[in-house]
Amino acid sequence: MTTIAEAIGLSKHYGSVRAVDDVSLRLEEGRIHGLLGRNGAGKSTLMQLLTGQEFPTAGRAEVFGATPAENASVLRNVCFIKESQRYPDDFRPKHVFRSAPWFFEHWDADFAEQLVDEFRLPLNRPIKKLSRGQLSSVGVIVGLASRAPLTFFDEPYLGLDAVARQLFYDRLLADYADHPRTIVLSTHLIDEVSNLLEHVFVIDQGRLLVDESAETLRSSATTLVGRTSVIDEFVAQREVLHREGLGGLASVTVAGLGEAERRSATAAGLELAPVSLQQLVVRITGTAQKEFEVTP
Ligand SMILES: Nc1ncnc2c1ncn2[C@@H]1O[C@H](COP(=O)(O)OP(=O)(O)OP(=O)(O)O)[C@@H](O)[C@H]1O
Repeated sequence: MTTIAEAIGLSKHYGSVRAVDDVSLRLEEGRIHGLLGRNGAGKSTLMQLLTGQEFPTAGRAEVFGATPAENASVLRNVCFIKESQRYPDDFRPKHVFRSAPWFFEHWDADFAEQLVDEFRLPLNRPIKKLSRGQLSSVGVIVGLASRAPLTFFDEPYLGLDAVARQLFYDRLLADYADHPRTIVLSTHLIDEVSNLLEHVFVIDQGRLLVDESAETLRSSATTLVGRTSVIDEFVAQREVLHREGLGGLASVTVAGLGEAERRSATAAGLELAPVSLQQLVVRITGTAQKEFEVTP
């Protein structure tokens, strides 16, 4: 694995707010990373630090082996798509796409044209007149067609309808397969993107809580469904993460379950269901919140 970018003890404080608090992580080449967390967790700030748009309070960011801030040779290989992207007042989408090759040496104009058709984006309409979803699709198209070796998507879907979001996920996955690159995707729609993600970071109150392959994270918990008495017996010695009862039936989520235990659960008549990434993230950040509340 080649590390493309790295946060080393990275912190960004705004007054008393620790937006990013001593975060160390690595972005590996040719991977799709998910950056997940609640509102205000510090995701955007972390991406701004890694793309040189903010200076750290402490620690450092290293991208392609150098400090990203004011470093043209690094930033030429980085594309950062954010929901609140601003464009010059008189710009229309066609101006954005015409100027893109100046910033991105791998820009694929044919791919951009195909995406404009698929997203039904009016090329000649002033940017100021675009709907929220159309504005988001401008960013998504730039992010995809730039084929930057390191691409950040910071909640790029605001206003995009379900069809357009699916189109984004499909094109991202297909183009990534043909042109592998390093991608960081920050989103609240965790279940929608969960199949895209290969590595997951969960951040909460500026701290990095999870740095794990998506597969490991998914297999870290299992939901068991069955008769309450059978469930109770099976989970007696286990850590129960979540429990719901329904008449004589119960559904419990337990941490980790080996192959042999899975077989014995099935033999006991229990049904096994995978836990969604979204459920796990909700649980992880919920637990962190409780720990935070009891810490003096
Ligand atoms: N320029 C700033 N001045 C003061 N506080 C800031 C500034 N930028 C961010 N913050 C604060 O830092 C924290 C992290 O913000 P950030 O935008 O990184 O969160 P986020 O995880 O991207 O949130 P969301 O999912 O809601 O977009 C928040 O508490 C936010 O209010």
